[in-house]
Amino acid sequence: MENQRAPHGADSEVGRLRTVMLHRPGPELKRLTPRNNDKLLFDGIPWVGRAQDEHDAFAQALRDRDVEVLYLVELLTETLQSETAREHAITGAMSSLHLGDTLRGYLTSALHDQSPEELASFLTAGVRNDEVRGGHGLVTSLLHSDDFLIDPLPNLLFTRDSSVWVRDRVAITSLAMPARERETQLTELIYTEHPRFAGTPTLHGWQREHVEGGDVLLLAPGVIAVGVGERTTPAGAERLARQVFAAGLAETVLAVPIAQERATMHLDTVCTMVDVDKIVMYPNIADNLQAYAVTCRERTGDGDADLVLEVARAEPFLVAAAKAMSIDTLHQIDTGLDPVTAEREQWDDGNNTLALSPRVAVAYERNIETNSRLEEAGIEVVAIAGSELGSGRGGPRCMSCPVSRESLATG
Ligand SMILES: NC(=[NH2+])NCCC[C@H](N)C(=O)O
Repeated sequence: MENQRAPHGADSEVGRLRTVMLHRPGPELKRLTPRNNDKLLFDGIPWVGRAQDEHDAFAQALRDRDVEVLYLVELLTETLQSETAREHAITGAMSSLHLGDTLRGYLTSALHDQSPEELASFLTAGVRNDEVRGGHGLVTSLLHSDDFLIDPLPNLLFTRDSSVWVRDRVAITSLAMPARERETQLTELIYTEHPRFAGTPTLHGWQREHVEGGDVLLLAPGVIAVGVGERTTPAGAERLARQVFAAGLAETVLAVPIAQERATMHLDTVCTMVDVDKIVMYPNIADNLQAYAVTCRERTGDGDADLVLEVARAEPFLVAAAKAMSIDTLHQIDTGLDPVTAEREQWDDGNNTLALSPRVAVAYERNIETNSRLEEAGIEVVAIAGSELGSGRGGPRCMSCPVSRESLATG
């Protein structure tokens, strides 16, 4: 079995997808209320059962195309069989400064008594003040009954953001929004402690400058675009560039400024690759999208801080991308039809496609105009329902972390 597995890693967004990590929506979504949904980064209150059905259909569409589907919570539960992993997971969740020593002491020992399944569930769905049976004192008395002692993680659904593979390494990202910070403690635990990933070299880490996976686009082997906006900071983009250069994983990183607002929170909300030289893109910003090409001029030592970076002047994104990818043209396929339809379909993740191989991409069925544009351009669209899934503002690409894709690199 072990030997038949496709090697982990990815050098593009379109090489044939072999293995993907998803998160099936679970009890953490039941924590959303009209009072906390903004803070928890959801635009509505999803109907959980229907969201699960939609997600199961998404996973099935992938399996039907021979993609191995891994589930984050299953990997986490398996990881938590190990005592070291349990220790790390509990210490991480208990590091919150909201707890106080009385409650922290009680919760720490209560969590140690749980089975791996139960522990995984507390770590993802959280714990509310009125759910604890002990540790009562000043903190439990003064917090509201519905305050969370361990925050729920409804955005685990968007596995693209909490880790990203670059060739044979996995970058543990550093998420910018407080509601998502703890997610990467869990992905880090999986990648460092789960036997399946033993020995995988990692990049970055949750304590470092902010970088979210939704901003990282593997345009071609050796060429990575990094959106810089609401989530990934300029310093995060620089840190990632240094690391991929130091490890010889890329030659060019394109830093792409995007508006710091919810509609364009990640680069993958405005564009995704659907073929080796085709990108579906939001036309309302396409003309203004710029890129700074970053390369490594010199190494003065082995560490990523020892690199001297060269930053080119900003150029139109499509021009800079084609140059770095050594192709004549990166063809743009527009979202929507007219500016208003495009705006509606961009909001509903029309650009957020997940390529299964060159010219085959999963997309939300509701984005009718964008999907017909894709088809006209020769892209086969695997359409999935997303009425409930979409309430977290994420599409097929956000909801998937490719763990293994066939390489596009030649030689
Ligand atoms: N790669 C993406 N576009 N992810 C979408 C993440 C959506 C999530 N609710 C957030 O605000 O963080």
